[in-house]
Amino acid sequence: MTTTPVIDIKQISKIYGGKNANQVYALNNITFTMQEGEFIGIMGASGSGKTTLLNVISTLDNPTNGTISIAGTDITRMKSRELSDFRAQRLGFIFQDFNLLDNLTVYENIALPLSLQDVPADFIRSKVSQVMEKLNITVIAEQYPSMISGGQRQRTAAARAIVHKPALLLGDEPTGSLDLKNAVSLLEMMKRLNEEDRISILMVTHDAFSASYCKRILFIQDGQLVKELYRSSSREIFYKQILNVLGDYGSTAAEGIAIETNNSYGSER
Ligand SMILES: Nc1ncnc2c1ncn2[C@@H]1O[C@H](COP(=O)(O)OP(=O)(O)OP(=O)(O)O)[C@@H](O)[C@H]1O
Repeated sequence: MTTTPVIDIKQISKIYGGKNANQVYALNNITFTMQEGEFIGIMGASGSGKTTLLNVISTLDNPTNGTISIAGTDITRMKSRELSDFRAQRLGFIFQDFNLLDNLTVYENIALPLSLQDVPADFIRSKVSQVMEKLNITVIAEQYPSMISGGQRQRTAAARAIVHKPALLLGDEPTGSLDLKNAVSLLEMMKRLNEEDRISILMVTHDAFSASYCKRILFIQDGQLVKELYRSSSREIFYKQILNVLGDYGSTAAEGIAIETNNSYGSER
């Protein structure tokens, strides 16, 4: 029995600049599939196309050529109203800078994706309570984002991203604003969501330590997929393999990672 992939991308390109201007191939003929329950990292140097790839998958931007299906729906054929409904109902996002609404409490922030849909209040209460318990933030339910720590803010953002049970959770440098302790806690939580709840996760990261929590890494260079790496043993070994690939491709990401190696990121847990 074959199951529908969560992401099915065929030959997508994204070209910036008009016919006569200098054209930039931000994405150049990318094809890949992601199966349900995968945890994939996208890595590459600055300017390699990571954000562009995430933007076209998350329906925020259109590819110039090619098709993208998310959970069986071809999003390249959708109109903008359909796309915003699709985004709200089927996708969850965790950003580097949390993107919480300051004038809403933790509870209200998490409830937002369900409040925007036509969902009964009782259902919202029960779903928000469940997810707050899972992410260990029930005690801060009535606090505002300015009153809680960075780690708690990111857990609140993660709760908001999964409360509506999205088909796909997308992360854009989700650990980028966190210290090591909070980064580990978020990554462990994402691992649990992936392994226990089978949430499919795709995250962009420049950080080999964060990437080592994934099951597969796609490396992108000049808009093309140049390498993929599957995790086959411990996280520590996977971390070293990721560093080697980054070194091979002379990525600026590898320069950043060298600092992390000195900080013994790789030996954490
Ligand atoms: N709106 C735009 N107009 C023209 N060129 C763009 C635009 N957005 C991105 N680009 C170009 O497309 C390429 C890929 O950019 P992108 O932001 O996807 O890279 P990235 O890997 O996410 O980089 P970073 O890690 O620095 O965020 C770069 O050459 C960039 O300059």
